Amino acid sequence: MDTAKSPLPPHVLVFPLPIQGHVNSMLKLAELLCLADLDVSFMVSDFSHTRLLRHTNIESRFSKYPGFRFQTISDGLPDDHPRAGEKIMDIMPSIKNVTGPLFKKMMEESGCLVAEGRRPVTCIIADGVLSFAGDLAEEKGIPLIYFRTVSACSFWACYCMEELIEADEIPVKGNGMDLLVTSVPGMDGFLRRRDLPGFCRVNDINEPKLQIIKSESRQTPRAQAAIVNSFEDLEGPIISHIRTQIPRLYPLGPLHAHLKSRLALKTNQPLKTDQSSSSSTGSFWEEDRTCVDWLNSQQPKSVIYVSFGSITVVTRGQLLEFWYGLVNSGQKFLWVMRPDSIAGKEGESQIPVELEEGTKARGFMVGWAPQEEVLDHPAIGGFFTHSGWNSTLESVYAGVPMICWPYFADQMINSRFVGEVWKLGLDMKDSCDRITIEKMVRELMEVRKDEYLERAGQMAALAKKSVSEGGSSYCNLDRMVEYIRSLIV
Ligand SMILES: O=c1ccn([C@@H]2O[C@H](COP(=O)(O)OP(=O)(O)O[C@H]3O[C@H](CO)[C@@H](O)[C@H](O)[C@H]3O)[C@@H](O)[C@H]2O)c(=O)[nH]1
Ligand SMILES: C[C@H]1CC[C@@H]2C(C(=O)O)=CO[C@@H](O)[C@@H]21
Repeated sequence: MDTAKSPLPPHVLVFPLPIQGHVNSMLKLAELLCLADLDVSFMVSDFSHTRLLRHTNIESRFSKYPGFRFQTISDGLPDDHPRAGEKIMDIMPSIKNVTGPLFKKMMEESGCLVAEGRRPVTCIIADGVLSFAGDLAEEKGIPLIYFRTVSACSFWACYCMEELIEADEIPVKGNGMDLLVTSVPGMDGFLRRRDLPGFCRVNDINEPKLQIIKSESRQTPRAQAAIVNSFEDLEGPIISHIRTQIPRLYPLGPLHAHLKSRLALKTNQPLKTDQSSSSSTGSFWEEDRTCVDWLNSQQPKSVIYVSFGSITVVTRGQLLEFWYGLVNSGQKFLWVMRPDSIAGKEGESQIPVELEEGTKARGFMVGWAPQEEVLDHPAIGGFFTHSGWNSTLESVYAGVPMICWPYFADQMINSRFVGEVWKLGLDMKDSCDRITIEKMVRELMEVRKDEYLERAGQMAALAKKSVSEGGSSYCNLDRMVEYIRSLIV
């Protein structure tokens, strides 16, 4: 190639923590960078890559971007590791101790991924919990942008863990869970100890999960810039607090919608919310589309969608509480039950007949759903969610009110914001009994349905505006691409 006539574009290495919730949003970002004509290398674990190849159209989707390449690396865990439930935190030491050195070797041996017609990496966009990528970037003098895939509010609370410890507000102990937290600027008055990210629920401040998240969060400002998958109208006040520590902060979300918006503009098509617009899935499981046929036969806003993401594992006792609560609510429900989501499934006893009958009459179950499409479906009137950040944003964008049952990590604080700050639903944290579930489902789907739908519709409109031409996330992406281009001149 004649580089004098046609200079090579910047080459961005995108490196997520290789689990579903992080790969999803970072793949959307990678595609947005491809649309801006940048070269992109996407680093993913062998394990996740195999899942993506098996269950998605990822290869054909990215074949239209000649500048896109996958790079694979070990996540250091054995293939049969569950990568779910409590065990998910094993990935943190493993990725640091195994993947970190492999990554360094790969970068050194490949001349930072240089190839014909491709520059060596000119910018690294690494997951905000991969400090070893920051070490490598510093050592090689490569500009670094961190992307923390959780909410801005969760990142900010994690950033403030040192202050929380100094003020004795963590470790969060059994009693005192309802005391208000005072050491996270911007959250006083509504954030209780029980709402802090789940990593704070330890007995001893030396527990590894707290220490890892604290140090990973606090090192973020060493990057030249940072990204959050959020938008000004949703988390503006918290974003302003983060900017006091990280001035070059780009809120680009909701990224799934941002990608749809840019693809529609590029092809001059109206923004669609059907299957064709959600074809850019990054699912690690096979999507069961029979649920869409079932939804097609339901009344508008009559179905509550139930899904707890890719990591949550429930006990059989909890499963039965959810099931009774849903059936007893009398509402229609579509429930995602991941094959690996029930603890101790072996030797399971019979399903009570009233649950089987109630499900046959009003329910539908799948192992994994095309979630973006489901949430956008006219039959969906509510979302019973674990409050993972992607699910929360997908629900916000679709204008669907939520019942939140947070399981761990950022979900604890996301659910508080949903219930208390944005008033987009009900927070059910720390309880799991059939009576509460039935009551909350009725509240969301019947008693206060109009009120919640109205608020959710207002926030959805703001989300759409943010990713449309001239919107805040749209402009932030243009600025960030310009910044990445400026790094090579
Ligand atoms: O049947 C399903 C269920 C889920 N999804 C998708 O899977 C993703 C799940 O992501 P998320 O809602 O964020 O939940 P987790 O998989 O639990 O994500 C992890 O990563 C997130 C981003 O960092 C964190 O917010 C969560 O707490 C953490 O558990 C979403 O995009 C969903 O659309 C499907 O496509 N089909
Ligand atoms: C497995 C968890 C470790 C850190 C990640 C996270 C975060 O705050 O970045 C939240 O929950 C999970 O997604 C990840």
